Amino acid sequence: MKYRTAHERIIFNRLLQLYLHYRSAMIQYKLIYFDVRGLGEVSRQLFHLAGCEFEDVKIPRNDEQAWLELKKSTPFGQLPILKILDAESQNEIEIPQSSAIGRYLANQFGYAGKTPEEKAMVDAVIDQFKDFLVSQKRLTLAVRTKKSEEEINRVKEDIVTPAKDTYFKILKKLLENNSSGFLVGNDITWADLQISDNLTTLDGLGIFVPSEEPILAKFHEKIMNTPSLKTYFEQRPASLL
Ligand SMILES: N[C@@H](CCC(=O)N[C@@H](CS)C(=O)NCC(=O)O)C(=O)O
Repeated sequence: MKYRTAHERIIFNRLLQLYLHYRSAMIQYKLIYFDVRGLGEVSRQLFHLAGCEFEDVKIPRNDEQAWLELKKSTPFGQLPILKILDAESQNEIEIPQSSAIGRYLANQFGYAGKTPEEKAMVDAVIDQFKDFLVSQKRLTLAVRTKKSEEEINRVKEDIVTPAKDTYFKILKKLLENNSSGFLVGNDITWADLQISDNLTTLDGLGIFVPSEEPILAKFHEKIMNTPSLKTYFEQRPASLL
């Protein structure tokens, strides 16, 4: 777009901002997940980080009937899902899969990385987290189904500890090579939110011991002290997973 005068450019940009503001006010978001942090938490944090209103629908984990009823109408049969309603056109779309939702919101709000290369690295960190999650799930299942302490320790030693060592090594290398204190680039991204949230979970499960991992502990502390998220973190209900 070419402008004849600086004035024209200013007016155009003001009108564009006004239009974008109007459009975003017309969009209503509803995030549906269970009443735990789990795979819905990063999306919740992205809304808070961006200061964007959303409806945070939490299905009680122990209300199996409510979930089975809802399950039938979900796009892929699982949660989380994000509903996006354009109040003007009444057009509604539903996005399934936690990473697709997180990536969409991060792109919408500017937390996906600044360049295509940063975005690719942010995605790589998310993929690495997902790889680790496969091992972590074996442990959370053992904890949730109240397996014996012996069985839980066996899962930790045989599956989670080797996976954790690789995962933590990768994360520490990224942090050591980036003076910003973030995992990628010089601003917070949804990869920082995802990893920090996972460290909270691993702390609760006794897998991440902050005093033994100073680099990760410093990173976790930094994200937990993000000004626009601090109040949210302080007020949200406690949940192990
Ligand atoms: N790959 C999916 C996994 C979703 C998933 O496992 N959701 C679980 C809760 S964490 C669920 O809906 N469980 C209930 C069910 O499968 O009926 C994602 O990342 O969103």
